[in-house]
Amino acid sequence: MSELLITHIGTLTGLHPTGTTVLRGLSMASLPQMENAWLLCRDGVISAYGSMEDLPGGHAAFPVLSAKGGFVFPCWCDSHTHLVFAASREEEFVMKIQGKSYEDIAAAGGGILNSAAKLQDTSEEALYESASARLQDMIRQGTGAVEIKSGYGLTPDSELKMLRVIRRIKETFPIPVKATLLAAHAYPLAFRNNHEGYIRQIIDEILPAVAGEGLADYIDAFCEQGFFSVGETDRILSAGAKHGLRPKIHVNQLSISGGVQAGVKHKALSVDHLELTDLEAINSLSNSSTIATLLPSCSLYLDIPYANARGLMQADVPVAIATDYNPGSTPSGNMNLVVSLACIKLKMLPEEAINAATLNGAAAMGLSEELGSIGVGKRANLLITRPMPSLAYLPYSFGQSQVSTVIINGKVF
Ligand SMILES: N=CN[C@@H](CCC(=O)O)C(=O)O
Ligand SMILES: [Zn+2]
Repeated sequence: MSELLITHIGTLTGLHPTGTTVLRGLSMASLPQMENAWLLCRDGVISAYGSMEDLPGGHAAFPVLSAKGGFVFPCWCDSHTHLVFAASREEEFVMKIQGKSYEDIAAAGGGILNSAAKLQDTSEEALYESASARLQDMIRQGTGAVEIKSGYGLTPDSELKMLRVIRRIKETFPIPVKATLLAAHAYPLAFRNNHEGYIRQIIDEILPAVAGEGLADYIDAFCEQGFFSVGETDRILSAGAKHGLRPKIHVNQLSISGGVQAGVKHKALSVDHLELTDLEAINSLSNSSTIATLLPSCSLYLDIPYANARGLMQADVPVAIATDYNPGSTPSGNMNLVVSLACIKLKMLPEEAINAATLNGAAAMGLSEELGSIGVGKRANLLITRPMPSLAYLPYSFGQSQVSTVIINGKVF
């Protein structure tokens, strides 16, 4: 039996009532806390917690870690990343500084196709090594569950290669990992003038092979002008459903398309980006169980609009936030920065941003029964901060990490 008793917790945060698996709209402002607390981890889960004034007798028998007055949060749940990639793209960073837009760079053969060309020639081993290093960094920054997409393969072999790397990450890392098939990320050069051919390849070859090996949990498409139309996205999501894959899709990043409504029609677990948040999209989400996943560090890096988080929350939509870690639009996997940006740029309250990054992030990966809040029986993936004067200090101190210790499955990571 493995045990760890965390004592002297200044504030234990995220004590949502048992059975709370997602927070909608304005209820996201509620983040129940307990001052001056202890918490016991046993065999990887939270087995008890309480006030330091009532620390049970016999506690000296457990290995003890003092939180030294810091806050304890459930780990960040990062529900949207592309962290398997072959090479960085800082040359595009410089092009952006010189005035080129994301679309200009993509049209010039950069962007996703650039990453796909590099990934073709990179071995599974090398991809695993570089993605592992990124994920190690993310966990040290407080991330305790992650979703990872394919989408830099764009051929049957390379999409499968990426998903096998993600499977190996699932098998070797101690945190929950979800895999998403994003073959519909861009039209590969070979199909530049034959979109129908690539859609058929996704539906007839890639999807059955991926499903046959059980390599994906979800299906995604980049529903965007110049990428996949709403009609094409609709076909891909229908085909995914035949293989039991629920959608999590990229929509309304660069243009308004009606893709959110298509996602809702297909009962998407989440629709992600929404930098352009139109009223029709908000209305369709407010009557659905689909989560709106917002990616403010993508807006920061590309210098594009920020999603209308307040409008979504006022319409009772559940909002999650995630990094979108990828080499082109968001070369950062730091959820602490995302939480700060959610406050600074999405105008979310600290409580709303933290719920969006924990319980609702877990929900956007189908993991909120085991992660995203503090409760007996939940997985003991926790982060401990330095002593902070208040909860708001965490997002306020942007660009600096307050995370002092990360606990994964009840053990110090
Ligand atoms: N928008 C589409 N996909 C990624 C960017 C991919 C890339 O530029 O490599 C995103 O979520 O931002
Ligand atoms: Zn993305």
